[in-house]
Amino acid sequence: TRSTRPQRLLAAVQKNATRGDPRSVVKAIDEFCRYTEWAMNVGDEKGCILDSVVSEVNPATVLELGTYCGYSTVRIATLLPPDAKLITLEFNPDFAVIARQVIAWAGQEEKVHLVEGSSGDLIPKMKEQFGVKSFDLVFLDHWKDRYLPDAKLMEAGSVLLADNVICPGSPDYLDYVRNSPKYRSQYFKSHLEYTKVEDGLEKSVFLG
Ligand SMILES: Cc1ccc(Cc2cc(O)c(O)c(C(=O)NC/C=C/[C@H]3O[C@@H](n4cnc5c(N)ncnc54)[C@H](O)[C@@H]3O)c2)cc1
Ligand SMILES: [Mg+2]
Repeated sequence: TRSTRPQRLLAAVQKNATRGDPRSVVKAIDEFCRYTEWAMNVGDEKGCILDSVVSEVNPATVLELGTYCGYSTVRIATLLPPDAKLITLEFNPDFAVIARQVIAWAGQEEKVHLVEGSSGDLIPKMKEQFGVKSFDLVFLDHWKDRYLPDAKLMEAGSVLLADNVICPGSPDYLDYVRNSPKYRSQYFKSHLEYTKVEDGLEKSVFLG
């Protein structure tokens, strides 16, 4: 049977990237998505904004919602110090299989804990399962209608960075973080990965 897009993306990484070199993995995925087959990674343009927020927050613990193929997982992990932890949640087992291999090819397994399951089920269990009661940084890039309910599950002090707040968009989430006194929110205008369509990231600092 025909391969899947994530399988073709992984093949491009294994063919064009150097094992253990995370930047070459990021570059191989961006080239594959720009010139061969589009895929819903945060991409190179928004990826630079992600990098700058990660570097500014300098988190000891990061939670990513929606691993997909592990592109943003690798981007974030590469910027973390060796003792930092990135927990990434993915409920599609086929995507998780690919993401684990992309993360391994980039040599980032030590810092990354990919947990299979849905954010709605796993977030409440974070404390008892991983001993992490709050994360320094949360990257939201999963189904857009889950951003708001999951943000409400996590109101325990952290910086939220959400992808796609314009396209596909997450209007209820955006309205909430921009109007709630609990957050100071900031929009980073950019483009939908590998296109000229407007999109952006929303950074929301939880004020307690
Ligand atoms: C109209 C339109 C369509 C598509 C686009 C283009 C476009 C551009 C983008 O950057 C996008 O992020 C998206 C997008 O839809 N992303 C959804 C991403 C899901 C991944 O996360 C996984 N997942 C989804 N819910 C959960 C959950 N609760 N717990 C755990 N994992 C979850 C899934 O298993 C996938 O691995 C789309 C633009 C405009
Ligand atoms: Mg996205």
